[in-house]
Amino acid sequence: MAMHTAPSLRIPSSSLSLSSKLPLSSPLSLRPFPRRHRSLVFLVSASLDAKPTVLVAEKLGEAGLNLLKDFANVDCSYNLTPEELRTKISLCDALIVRSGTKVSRDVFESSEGRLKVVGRAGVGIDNVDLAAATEFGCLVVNAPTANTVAAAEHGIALLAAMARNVAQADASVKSGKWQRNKYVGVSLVGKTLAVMGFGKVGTEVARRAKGLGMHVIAHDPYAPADRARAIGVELVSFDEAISTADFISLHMPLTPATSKVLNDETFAKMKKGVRIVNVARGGVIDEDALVRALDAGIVAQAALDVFAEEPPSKDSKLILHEQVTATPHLGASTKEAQEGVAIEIAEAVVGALRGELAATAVNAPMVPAEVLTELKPFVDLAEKLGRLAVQLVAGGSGVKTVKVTYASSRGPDDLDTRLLRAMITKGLIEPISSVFVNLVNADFTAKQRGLRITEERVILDGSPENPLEYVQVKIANVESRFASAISDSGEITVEGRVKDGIPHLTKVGSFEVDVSLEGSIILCRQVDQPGMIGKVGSVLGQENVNVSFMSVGRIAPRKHAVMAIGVDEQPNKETLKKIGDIPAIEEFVSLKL
Ligand SMILES: NC(=O)C1=CN([C@@H]2O[C@H](COP(=O)(O)OP(=O)(O)OC[C@H]3O[C@@H](n4cnc5c(N)ncnc54)[C@H](O)[C@@H]3O)[C@@H](O)[C@H]2O)C=CC1
Ligand SMILES: O=C(O)C(=O)COP(=O)(O)O
Repeated sequence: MAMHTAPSLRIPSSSLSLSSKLPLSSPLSLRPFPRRHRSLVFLVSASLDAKPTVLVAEKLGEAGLNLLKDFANVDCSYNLTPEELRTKISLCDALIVRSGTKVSRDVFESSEGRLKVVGRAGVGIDNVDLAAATEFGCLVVNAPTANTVAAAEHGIALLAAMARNVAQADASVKSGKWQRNKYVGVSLVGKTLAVMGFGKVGTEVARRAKGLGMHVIAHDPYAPADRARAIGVELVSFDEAISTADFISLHMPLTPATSKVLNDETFAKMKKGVRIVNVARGGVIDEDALVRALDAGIVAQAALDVFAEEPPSKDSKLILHEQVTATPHLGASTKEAQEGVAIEIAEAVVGALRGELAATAVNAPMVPAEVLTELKPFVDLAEKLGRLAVQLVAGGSGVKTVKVTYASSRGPDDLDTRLLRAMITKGLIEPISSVFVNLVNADFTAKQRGLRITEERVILDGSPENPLEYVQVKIANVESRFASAISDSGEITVEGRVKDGIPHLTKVGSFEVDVSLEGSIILCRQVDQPGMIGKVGSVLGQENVNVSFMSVGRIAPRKHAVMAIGVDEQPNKETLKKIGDIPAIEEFVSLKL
């Protein structure tokens, strides 16, 4: 059945959007993943052979631990040395950490492919090497919401404590002194607070600071101005924020762009006597420059919860500075936040181990559950078309350029193809390599192998009930083991549809066929004449190969035809030879799905 493709509007989709975000600078050390872990369907293994093992490397709330224990063997081993972590990790399917554990490349290498999920029980994932996780196909999830209020409250606590010298005065009283004149503070009301990073924590700090009567401005190049306006906060430039503020509170993530954003140059632009709060990450401040700014009186005081190195060295000039109030990374440390974070991360890790797509995935697209359910048969179709297409390649310039066409009655914004692209990539790469491909590392792996996948949409008339009518995969600049698979445009072409929930192959080259994509497939080109189905069928029958499906596609009667035969098991060499010996058979190929 030929599809009506009017209006034949072709819309290139934003292909390979994931891979473009991934740093590719480091030398690659992809390791073959052991076979036993290849049952991965979506993100991680959908069917783990035995109970998975979760290593909890930092203290986690009881409720979260109980959730994990219902599903997995839980190994709570705190304060591991990097070497102990590397040793343990090869026995673990998931790892849960907070900010105190460095999950670096060597952790992924040492896991030898077993580690499928890293759960960060908190927000900041700067302690996890995301690029390495992605290369190794390991999903990283975090718990982005449960500690927001705790961090904001700690920011406000530090702000007020700093302004009124609470920590210093407390130490003084405890040492037997009564220095009322020394610890005269400054008021918050009417002062300007610059919130740097107007995300979840920054917004909550801003709300609370307004309640204290402060004038709040914010700098965040990515935050929507209307969200700021809604709570009476003006978004301003970086320079305006730091040069007009009496207090600066930092709430951005540590990224290459935010690393040491407060430095000698930027301190010099601040109002003399400014006060700084940091509950974000120590690395956003050049700590040596802060000491200089404190000594010069540019910065009157600083209240810090986070440090470039944690714990900081005991003789750190910054910590020992009289005008500095320090806490040991306590922002998220309330009972309530820790219970919340533990539940949030346990649910995310268990879901990911079950093969579900995580809502808090950091290094994979987040695909809502309902979209996933709808796309499931198309995901199978996509992988099988990829597998089939690559097995048809005989030589040429290698599998480098692949064009995927999705035909759908839905609008381009109503169809998320990232999952399909990942599975086509999996199908294309796995049969020809020892690399394990999943949704996390598909785009990365494609890019690393120089495989360029371009995507196109064909918008069809008709009901948008079905997400997709057909998917077509074309491999350019290659020769084929089955010449009939080369379409008129010169590419290996396979096309498939989902029928009654089952993926079918519906086109090979220019020939229309119809065979369900299960088990193995034999493709034969023959002179179109009566009795061919019977001849091939009886060879297979004699050799005890069960035929599940058969279909013949021809260009014109009595010319050439392509027969697609679905078989439950792959025929042996002798059987295939007997098929090849049938006089009217011109070429044939046996493909494993
Ligand atoms: N001390 C602690 O225990 C805790 C620390 N944190 C830290 O607080 C920070 C913020 O956390 P959330 O608000 O949950 O994250 P978020 O992702 O909701 O907010 C971060 C905001 O920073 C903005 N941003 C990114 N680059 C920026 C730049 N160059 N300049 C200005 N703004 C920029 C983003 O647009 C975003 O709005 C993170 O670093 C997190 O790790 C969070 C919880 C507890
Ligand atoms: O969530 C964050 O980003 C935090 O910094 C909290 O860190 P923690 O889990 O307390 O080690």
